[in-house]
Amino acid sequence: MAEKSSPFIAPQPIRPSAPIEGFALDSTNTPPSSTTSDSHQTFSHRDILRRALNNDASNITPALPESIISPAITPPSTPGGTVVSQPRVHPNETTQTGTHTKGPKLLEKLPNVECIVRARIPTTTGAEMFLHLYQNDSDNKEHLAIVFGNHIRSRSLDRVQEGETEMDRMIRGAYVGRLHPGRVSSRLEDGEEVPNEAGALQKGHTESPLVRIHSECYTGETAWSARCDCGEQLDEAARLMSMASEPTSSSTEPPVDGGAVSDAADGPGGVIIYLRQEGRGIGLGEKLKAYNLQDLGSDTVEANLILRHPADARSYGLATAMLVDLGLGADASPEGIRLLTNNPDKIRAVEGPNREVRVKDRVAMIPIAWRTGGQKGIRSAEIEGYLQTKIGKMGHMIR
Ligand SMILES: Nc1nc2c(ncn2[C@@H]2O[C@H](COP(=O)(O)OP(=O)(O)OP(=O)(O)O)[C@@H](O)[C@H]2O)c(=O)[nH]1
Repeated sequence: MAEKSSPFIAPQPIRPSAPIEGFALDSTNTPPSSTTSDSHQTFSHRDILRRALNNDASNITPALPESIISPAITPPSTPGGTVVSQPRVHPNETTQTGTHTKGPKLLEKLPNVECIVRARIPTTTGAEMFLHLYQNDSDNKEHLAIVFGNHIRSRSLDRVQEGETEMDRMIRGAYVGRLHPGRVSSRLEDGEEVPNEAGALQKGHTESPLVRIHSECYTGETAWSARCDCGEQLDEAARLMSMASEPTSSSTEPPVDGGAVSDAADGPGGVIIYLRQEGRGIGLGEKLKAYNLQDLGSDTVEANLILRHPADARSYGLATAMLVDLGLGADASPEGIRLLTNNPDKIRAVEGPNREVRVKDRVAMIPIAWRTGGQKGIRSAEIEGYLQTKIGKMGHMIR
């Protein structure tokens, strides 16, 4: 009778003929002789993980026996069409038994970004926002800025392009004020304000704008998943920012001719930088594999490591560059931003290599279920484990 193989052993381990870029197999960590393909020793999740976590910090590859994880389930790089290749595990990352900490990926230079188009989106809550779509020279993804408040403007979008017509400008969203049928100019109409040099309209706000750097999560934002709080965080950030872009009592100007309050009365507003780094940068397919590993007993960090990904494969240079483009960098907004996050890594990373952005305050994102004693918000066994892992292993400050 054929011997039953371990689910973790590839039937025919395939060894890459050439090392995969940024991901060398550790030849010093020779697998035990009993792990050859014709001697199928069973390894539990914990065995695999213990080996990964006990590995010396200077060796950036978790020391998994080669035959245990099939190359068939470990694509050579995290997805995204990255132009600049990055190692699978960041060199800053250190591993210790029981914990897995990492520093943010700090880039030496910010990528170049350009806002290609912007459009007004009335939302189901009644609030309005402007969706900005960006291109960049670091990957080929469509990263987004969701802008609450009329005064936050993109420099690259507003820049005049050679040969463009007024209609071209309006179609790509480089207009001031509101579009309406019959409008012929992208520029000022009667009663509208002049953008300042940074692109932002002068308002004299007393409070700093709210900013959230949000990583894409198809499962949590679209597919109703109760494994994480990503969808809830996105909704909550939008709610807070739409409040922050409403007229405030301190800045409200008297309505002109008894009409609507003018734009000048808007609050400081906010921006959600929506980065297409699904699954903390490993992509949806790999995240779904990680979910299966979690159902088999691993936590979120362990599952990533078993799949030979870093615990967190993200970087935030694009977010910094987009904030600078939106006039929220230290050059145009020296008072700084208020960052909605529980992740301490993000704070330093978003500030950029030369402190291009200043984070004035961190605003915590407490899960709604925790705030309401379970009356509202997401409730599941999975999310409790997910949040505990973020606090215990990733240093998140959920308070
Ligand atoms: N690899 C992996 N990614 C996950 C998992 N659950 C959620 N994610 C992804 O995690 C990202 C969100 O990261 P989080 O760690 O929840 O939060 P954060 O962005 O680091 O910190 P906050 O700013 O406090 O929200 C999204 O891209 C999700 O798709 C999981 O189990 N495994």
